[in-house]
Amino acid sequence: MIPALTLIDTTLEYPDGSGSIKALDCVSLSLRAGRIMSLTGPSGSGKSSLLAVAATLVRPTAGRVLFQGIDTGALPASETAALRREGIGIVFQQPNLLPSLTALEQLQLAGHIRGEAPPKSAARARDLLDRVGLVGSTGRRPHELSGGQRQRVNIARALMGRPRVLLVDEPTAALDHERSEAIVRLLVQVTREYNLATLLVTHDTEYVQFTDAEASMRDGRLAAPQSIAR
Ligand SMILES: Nc1ncnc2c1ncn2[C@@H]1O[C@H](COP(=O)(O)OP(=O)(O)OP(=O)(O)O)[C@@H](O)[C@H]1O
Repeated sequence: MIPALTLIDTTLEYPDGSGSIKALDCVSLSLRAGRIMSLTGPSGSGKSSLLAVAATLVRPTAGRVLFQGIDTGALPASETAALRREGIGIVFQQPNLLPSLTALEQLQLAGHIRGEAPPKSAARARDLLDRVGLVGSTGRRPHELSGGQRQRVNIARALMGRPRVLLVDEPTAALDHERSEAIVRLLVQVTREYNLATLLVTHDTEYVQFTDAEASMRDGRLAAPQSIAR
């Protein structure tokens, strides 16, 4: 089976004074459908850079990013953007929800942007909010939700576009232990349910045990991912 997302020898350099800094140094990685991989590493090790390259938001200086076997670097920017919109869901650390919209409307807006007809997107939005455990909170605005609930809306919104790949950046950074564990368990659940290929960047190494494999970064280099026996 072709991996949903593959990075092959990707290097990302940023200018740094008269020289350059390698945020990613020859990183290779495969994400498979139905599996969640955690990515840990100290601050500045390159985790966000890896997410940005995997999301096709940033083109690597060298190396390739394949989405379902398609070399995204060989596509025009407009096609890469379409592929990203349709195939890749991104959950940022800060939910960035619109303050005046209810949980349901946040998702409907995401559906609208993708050109989905309102009745269809409302039904899907309700279903997703149900799946992430927010069935009684669809009419609440962000300030009426807890931090954990806002993060659930954030995850459900990323699923509106039916992505194959889900990239998640530090979703538990602002949450207590109980809510953090619940969010990681939810990510495992949606990975299985929607057959997603999920990459979870986290500082919280204690939640790595819930994922299928663990990769770690240091100085832009990725140690070979290890499967987690459970
Ligand atoms: N836009 C940029 N311009 C220049 N250097 C950058 C840029 N973004 C990241 N870097 C550098 O690239 C390296 C990797 O940074 P990156 O943000 O990917 O690490 P990180 O592991 O995500 O860190 P954190 O956990 O603190 O978010 C660091 O040395 C950082 O200073």
